[in-house]
Amino acid sequence: MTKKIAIIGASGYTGAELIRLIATHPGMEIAALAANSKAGQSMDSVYPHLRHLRLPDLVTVDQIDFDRIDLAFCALPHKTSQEVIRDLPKTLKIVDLSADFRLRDPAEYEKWYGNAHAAVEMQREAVYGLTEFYRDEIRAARLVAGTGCNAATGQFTVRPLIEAGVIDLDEIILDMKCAVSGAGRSLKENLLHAELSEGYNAYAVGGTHRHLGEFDQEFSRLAGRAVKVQFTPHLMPANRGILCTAYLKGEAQAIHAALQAAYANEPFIEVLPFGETPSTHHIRGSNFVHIGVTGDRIGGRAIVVSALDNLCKGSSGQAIQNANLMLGLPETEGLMMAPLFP
Ligand SMILES: NC(=O)C1=CN([C@@H]2O[C@H](COP(=O)(O)OP(=O)(O)OC[C@H]3O[C@@H](n4cnc5c(N)ncnc54)[C@H](OP(=O)(O)O)[C@@H]3O)[C@@H](O)[C@H]2O)C=CC1
Ligand SMILES: CC(=O)N[C@@H](CCC(=O)OP(=O)(O)O)C(=O)O
Repeated sequence: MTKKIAIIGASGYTGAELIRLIATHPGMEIAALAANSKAGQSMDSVYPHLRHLRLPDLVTVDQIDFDRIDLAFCALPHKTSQEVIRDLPKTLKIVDLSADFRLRDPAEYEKWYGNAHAAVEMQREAVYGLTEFYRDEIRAARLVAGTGCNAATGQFTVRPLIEAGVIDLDEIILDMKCAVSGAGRSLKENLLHAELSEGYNAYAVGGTHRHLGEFDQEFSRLAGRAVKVQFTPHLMPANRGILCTAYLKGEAQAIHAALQAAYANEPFIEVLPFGETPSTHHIRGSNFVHIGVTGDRIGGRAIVVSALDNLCKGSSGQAIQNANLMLGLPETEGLMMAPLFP
């Protein structure tokens, strides 16, 4: 029996990516699609590229019969998500793609997002959705919080190195490049073609990006002491992809060995041969992460570059990987497609 899936926020970019992935997933079937301003419209009119799937029309959340649903993906903006999830049936399995349930401490949430949380109990119940590091908890969870796409990329790069003790915890620099679809489908001036193409800029400079809340929480937990990284995101004039260049203090060969050991049995994570560097071209449209390590002319320093697709492994692919575990399906089901190239 295939599992019946609802997608709340189906008219957004991550919603469309969930539909694309579920379309060829043998264990899942789309039962309901919800939106806000586009409720009442056909999916063909919102996303003509999905026409052949004969999808149900978009409805409002309250029109969904959740008794028929095995799992709901919630792909709504921050803050809206907690208000919607709070009112869903308490037995429903949910994978939330927003930031609302990522931070365990309500005070940390308020510090980074500027408002008091509307569902603190559920915030405590939620499991952090970085699959490779929270597999057992995710399998048993009812509510899983998908990670930020920058936060996922940075963690795939650094977590095994903290665990192996091969880097200086006070000298971690994450230089992140995030594609424009990371900002969602809503209209914003800085995302207009004329203001985005042929240019390149940093944003949230000076340690102000809210994904630092995730880095602080996860790295400090892992290290058993406060770890603060330097992290600056850049708006990359491309549709999909994240590239993280990490500047680290440690022996490059030891760093490479630690990453190889940590990810040896991970189906989605490829550690490249020493000295090779990844490209967003090589993971586009896939659930794979590529990680490459090189040394530096300054001894005792290393550069680790990682790439993933923000709409796939950075959000919707990760969400399906987690849902597979929550539903008792094989973890990689529906996710082994090769990247799109060129
Ligand atoms: N884009 C990315 O790479 C990543 C995104 N995320 C997170 O995933 C979530 C979805 O992102 P994304 O798909 O890019 O966002 P989009 O802006 O593309 O889509 C947002 C969706 O939420 C719906 N929506 C907006 N306001 C409301 C409301 N008040 N009530 C109900 N529904 C509402 C929209 O419906 P309608 O169109 O009808 O208005 C639309 O379906 C966000 O929290 C985002 O931060 C996480 C990781 C990566
Ligand atoms: C280009 C761009 O704006 N990127 C987004 C990344 C979005 C993401 O990772 O998701 P969440 O919004 O769910 O945290 C940003 O930096 O905020």
